[in-house]
Amino acid sequence: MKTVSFSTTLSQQIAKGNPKNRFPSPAKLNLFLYINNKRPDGYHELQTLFQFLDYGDWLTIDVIDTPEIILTPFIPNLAVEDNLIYRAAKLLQQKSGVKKGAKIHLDKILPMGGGIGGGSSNAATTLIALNKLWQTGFSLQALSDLGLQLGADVPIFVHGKAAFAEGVGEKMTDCYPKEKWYIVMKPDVSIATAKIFADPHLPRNTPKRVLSQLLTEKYENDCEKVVLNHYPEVEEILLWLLQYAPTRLTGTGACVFAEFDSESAARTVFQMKPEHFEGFVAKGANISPLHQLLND
Ligand SMILES: C[C@@](CO)(OP(=O)(O)O)[C@H](O)COP(=O)(O)OP(=O)(O)OC[C@H]1O[C@@H](n2ccc(N)nc2=O)[C@H](O)[C@@H]1O
Ligand SMILES: Nc1ncnc2c1ncn2[C@@H]1O[C@H](COP(=O)(O)OP(=O)(O)O)[C@@H](O)[C@H]1O
Repeated sequence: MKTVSFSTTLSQQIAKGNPKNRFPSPAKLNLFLYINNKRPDGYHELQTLFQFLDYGDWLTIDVIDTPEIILTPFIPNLAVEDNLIYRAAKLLQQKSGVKKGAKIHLDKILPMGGGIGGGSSNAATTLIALNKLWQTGFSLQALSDLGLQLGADVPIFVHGKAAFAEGVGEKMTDCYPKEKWYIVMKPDVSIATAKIFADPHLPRNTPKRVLSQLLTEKYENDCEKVVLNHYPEVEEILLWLLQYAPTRLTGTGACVFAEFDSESAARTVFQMKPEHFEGFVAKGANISPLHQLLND
């Protein structure tokens, strides 16, 4: 992953003037994540607090009169048919019966398999943008239901507001955590969500608590111990950041984030990082930059 300078925050780019066919696709953090149960279908029930970051990818979309979905650039080791952007576009095409297609260009900034939801966010941005450009008229709830077929985290990005999520992530309650500044670091490993959920040592029975209680207790992530046991690269970065600020894993990793009350405090620590640590500084956002853009 490239370390990107702060002029690339989504809101700064939008403020500079944004073409009508260019849509942001922000990252998310799981500010806490608890696993309450394993369902008979193998999925795990969670309680998690999602917040967006003012940082992410961009999708540029041109509608075409033929039904193809043409996606560029090619991402190594990811077949176009498996790309969540392609799958989201095809799903909306199929459910709406629209005869048009699209050329979609992805400017990928977010690391993949990092627990910051890049793929899910790309899928949600595709659904929302094409629903607008194709004039297919689906409600946000209908797009969220479609999104859930693509991945458990797509609905939060369609929803576009920071939220406490339960179930596999589809039951959402709006929430307004402090919009802190974060250092997000991506260890040089990619972690498959399915692998962490399959680990026999994963805690799976954290008692469910009401949101008011969770917000007052120390925020934790039930996946963290298992991830640290498997990936010393994650532990190295987490321990370094913990010297300066509260730091946790997001999602099932591999990214970790440290929280700060100001941009300058975050940047001061970021500047001291060892050369081989990769990451970025970004502000939390309780409204997704995509929704900020579309509602302006
Ligand atoms: C747990 C979270 C928290 O944000 O992790 P991250 O992916 O962000 O790290 C997500 O909800 C993940 O969502 P997503 O990455 O879309 O997962 P999916 O593709 O739906 O699931 C991948 C696999 O992980 C397992 N899985 C996923 C979610 C869940 N609540 N229980 C599970 O057991 C299942 O084996 C599933 O086949
Ligand atoms: N457009 C996309 N961007 C990123 N990953 C994608 C995309 N489409 C499919 N994927 C697949 O989804 C996996 C998870 O991606 P991502 O959402 O970025 O990570 P995470 O779920 O850990 O936050 C990737 O490893 C990749 O195989």
